[in-house]
Amino acid sequence: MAVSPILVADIGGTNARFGLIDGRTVRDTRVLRCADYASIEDAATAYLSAIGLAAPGTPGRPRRGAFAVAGPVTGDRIAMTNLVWQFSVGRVRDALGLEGLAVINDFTAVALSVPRLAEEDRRQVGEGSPQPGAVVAVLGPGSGLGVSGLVPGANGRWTALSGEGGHVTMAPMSDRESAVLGQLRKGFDHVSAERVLSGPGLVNLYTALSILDGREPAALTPAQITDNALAGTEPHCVEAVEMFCAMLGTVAGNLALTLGARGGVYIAGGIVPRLGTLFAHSRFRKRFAEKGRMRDFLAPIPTYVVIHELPAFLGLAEAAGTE
Ligand SMILES: Nc1ncnc2c1ncn2[C@@H]1O[C@H](COP(=O)(O)OP(=O)(O)OP(=O)(O)O)[C@@H](O)[C@H]1O
Repeated sequence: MAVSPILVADIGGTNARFGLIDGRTVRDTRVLRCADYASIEDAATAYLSAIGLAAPGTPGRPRRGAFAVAGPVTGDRIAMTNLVWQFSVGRVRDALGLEGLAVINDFTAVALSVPRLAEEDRRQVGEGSPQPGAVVAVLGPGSGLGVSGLVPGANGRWTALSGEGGHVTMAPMSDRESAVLGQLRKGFDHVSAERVLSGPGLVNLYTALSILDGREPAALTPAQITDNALAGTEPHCVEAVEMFCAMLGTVAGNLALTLGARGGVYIAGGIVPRLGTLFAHSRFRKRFAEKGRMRDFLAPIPTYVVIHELPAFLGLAEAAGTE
C-alpha cells in the first residue's frame, strides 16, 4: 500500500504556505494570505480543496500533518504572535481528519532545515567559514523576527531551540540609533528587536527617522520603503533600510555570542532576500563583528542569507523523520 503524504504548513503573520511531503520531495506548494481566512482549519481546507483532496477518503489525502507556526508552542493551545488565529492542535487535527499533527515554532523548523540546505540555497555575506559540528544560529525578519539555534548532539543528530529571541530588547550602537529607539519608546512600552527588524519594523524605522528630521512621514508599506531605497529616491527610506541592515548585524552578532555559533549564522525570513544588493553592501557584516574584545571570536563566523523559498518545509521533513 502506498504511504500517504504528510501535509506541511509554514504559517507566518502574513503568509500561510502549504505543501505535501513524499519522502524527500515537497510538492503541490501553495501560498495563501492568512488575512483571507478566519482560521487555520479554513486555510488548510482551502489548500486541500485547491489540490483536489478536500473530501475525506480521497486517494492520496494526507493522514499526518506537521505545521510550523510563528509564535510560542508550549502546549495544545496556540496563539500566534502577529495574527488573530488561535487554535487547539487536537481540534485542528480532528477537523482536518488527520491521525497525527505535530506543531513546532516556525524558526525551530527553519533551524532544522540548515543541515539539508544545499550550496545554492544560501548566499554568504562577508568572510568566515563554519566550524564543523558547531552550534548554528538562525534568525529571520518577516512579519515578525524569528530566532532559533541548532545544537549538535550524539550520532549526527541536531536539536533545534524553541525560543522567542525576536523579543529581546533592541540596543543602539550609535547616537542616531539611540535617537530612533528613543522616538520609538514614545509609542511602545518595550522596543524589542522585532519592533525594528520586521516588515512593520522597517516602517517604524522610516517613521522615526522622518519625525526626528522634522519631516511628515508618508504612509508607506515595507515593500515601498525597500523600492524607494533601491531606487535611491527618498533619503529616509535609504537610511531606514541601511539602519535595518546594521541593526540586524547587531542582533545577529549578539545571538552568535550568546550561542557560541561557530557553525554559522543563517538569515532567513521574507525580507532580506528582497533587499538585493543593498544588504550585501550594507553595514550588516561590519556591525556583526563589531563587538570590541570579541571581534576575533566573531570575525571567523560565516553569515549566510537563506535563499531557499521554503526552508521551514525542509525542517518539517526533518522533524517528521522523512528520508
Ligand atoms: N520588498 C519588501 N521589502 C521589505 N519588506 C517586505 C517586502 N515585501 C514584503 N515585505 C514584508 O515582509 C513581511 C512578510 O514577510 P514573510 O514573507 O517572511 O511573511 P511571514 O512568513 O508571514 O512572516 P513571519 O514568519 O515573520 O510571521 C510583511 O511585513 C511584508 O510587509
